[in-house]
Amino acid sequence: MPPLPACLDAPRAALRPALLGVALLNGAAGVVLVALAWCLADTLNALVFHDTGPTPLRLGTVAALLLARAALMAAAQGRAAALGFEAGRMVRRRLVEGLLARSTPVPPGSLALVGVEGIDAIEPFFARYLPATFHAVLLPVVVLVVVVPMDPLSALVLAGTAPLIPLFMLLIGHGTQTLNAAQWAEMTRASAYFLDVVRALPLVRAFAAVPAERQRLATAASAWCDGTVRVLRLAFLSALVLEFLATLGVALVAVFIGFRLLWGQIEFERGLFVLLLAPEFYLPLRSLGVHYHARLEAQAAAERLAALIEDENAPPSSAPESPTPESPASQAAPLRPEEPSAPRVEVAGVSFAYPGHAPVLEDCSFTLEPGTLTALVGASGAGKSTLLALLRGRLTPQAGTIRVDGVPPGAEAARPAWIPQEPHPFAGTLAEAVRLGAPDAPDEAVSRALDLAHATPFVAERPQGLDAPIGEGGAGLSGGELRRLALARAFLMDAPLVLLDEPSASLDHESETALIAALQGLRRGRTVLVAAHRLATIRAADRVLVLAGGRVAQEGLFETLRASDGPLRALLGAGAPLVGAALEETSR
Ligand SMILES: Nc1ncnc2c1ncn2[C@@H]1O[C@H](COP(=O)(O)OP(=O)(O)OP(=O)(O)O)[C@@H](O)[C@H]1O
Repeated sequence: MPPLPACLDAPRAALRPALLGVALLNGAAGVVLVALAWCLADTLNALVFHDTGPTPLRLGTVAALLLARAALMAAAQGRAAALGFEAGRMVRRRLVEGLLARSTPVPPGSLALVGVEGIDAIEPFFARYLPATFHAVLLPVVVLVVVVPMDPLSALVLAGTAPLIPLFMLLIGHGTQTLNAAQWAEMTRASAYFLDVVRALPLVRAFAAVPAERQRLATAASAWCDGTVRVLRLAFLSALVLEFLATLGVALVAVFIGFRLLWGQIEFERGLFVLLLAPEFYLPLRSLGVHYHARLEAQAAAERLAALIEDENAPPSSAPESPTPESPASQAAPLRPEEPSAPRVEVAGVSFAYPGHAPVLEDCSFTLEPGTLTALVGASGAGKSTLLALLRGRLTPQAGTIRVDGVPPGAEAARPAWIPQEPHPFAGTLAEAVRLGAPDAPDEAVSRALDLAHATPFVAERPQGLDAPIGEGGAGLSGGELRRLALARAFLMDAPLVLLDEPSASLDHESETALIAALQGLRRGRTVLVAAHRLATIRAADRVLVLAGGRVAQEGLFETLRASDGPLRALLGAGAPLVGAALEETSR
């Protein structure tokens, strides 16, 4: 039997006195049971052979013993339930302490699973399994001590068959444990993935990936269902085996007693007494077998819990990013066999106000030329994100028109690829993260997209390559790697218009260089608009649009705009809205 994780040691030690209390109550109930069996055997013996019948004293004693046993059992069960509740409370507190002491964040999906289902699985271990272990030793010993002097042959049958039950329990439990561990792993994966999908619903919609994600969720759910059925099948099978062994033991005792009664080798009263005790002898062993599953469940849950508490689950640190020179592949043939013609985007007289608020955009007009990379610049709150949402068709202007090659932005033909500032990969594999907008893309296309996005080096570092797992919320990938994965998505998706919200925000210089090189590759056959906060991104653009006062206040080449006295210069001077801009300007 594998040892329990150390995180259960403290509650087990603290709750030992309470466990002993439950064991004593169960032991007392066992002694009452023996007395009850004797009284019943005596009463029946008197009724059948002595005509004395059930006297009020005998009936009163049986009733009193029945009541005493019921009261003791109820008290033991009540205390055991309280014990489970207390253990759950202690484990919950230990989890919170462990989480507060951790140096790395915990994936919320795993936390939700362990904090709720995991602790729910640990409570029955204390409330049912541990009391059952005491009971399974105490009651059979009490019964044997009484039966040995009464009927040694029956005692031999009981003692000979009893070990078979724990033996089979362990054999079956061994298989169940592997299944249980696999089931927990499946549940953790499925819940992490589900949480990621819920958090990234806007992204899923933007990439038209709803049917594909629905399919993946359905597959994850059915894998989990299949696993549950496998565990249940084994649990029912083990219950059947234990029932069979216990019934066989009782039947053997009954057969031996029956023949000896016939041959006059045992008195009726003694035989009946032993026969009444025989099922009770096996009962605690059977219930130990049933609750053994509670132990296996608790074992699997506690292992997950220990991983969260002990910081073992920290996402692997990503290798430092190295600048990726323009790789030959990124200059090779285009990703799509038929390069689509990049669209012209025309925004004419657009006004937009959030309900109950002052207008964000007023009579805003500009054109994005096909195949260009345009930087959208503006102070914080100028309306860059609002404009991107209008171009994605997520918001509708109150006045004016937006056309992508003549098509309104909500239409399927104009659906852009969108890369938010915090690209959100789902728990899964690298390939799955890239395939969000193109679920059927072959591996070669995924590799090419990663190459174009300058993501090949960090994929190659992982032994599983494209099948390398991504943890929940992108755990295991750095910010720069996540953004390059998001760019690879855009390369793979057949969207001729790409909208980005500052892709290089909070990246170090090397990651930024690699990302900008990838960004420039993106405009081939596409029109790209990037809401830019960093000077490096603005410099990489063909054209700059400066948003101020609800409209495009300035547009043109970066160097020209910077040289002229206008809003861009004011922004560069202010520094704050353009991260790093002021610093770079002053150092010149
Ligand atoms: N859902 C909303 N409801 C009401 N007002 C909003 C909403 N979203 C944004 N705004 C307001 O609209 C204005 C433009 O916001 P927007 O996010 O488009 O600016 P931004 O240029 O992208 O800013 P930042 O660079 O800080 O992200 C701001 O004044 C903002 O407070």
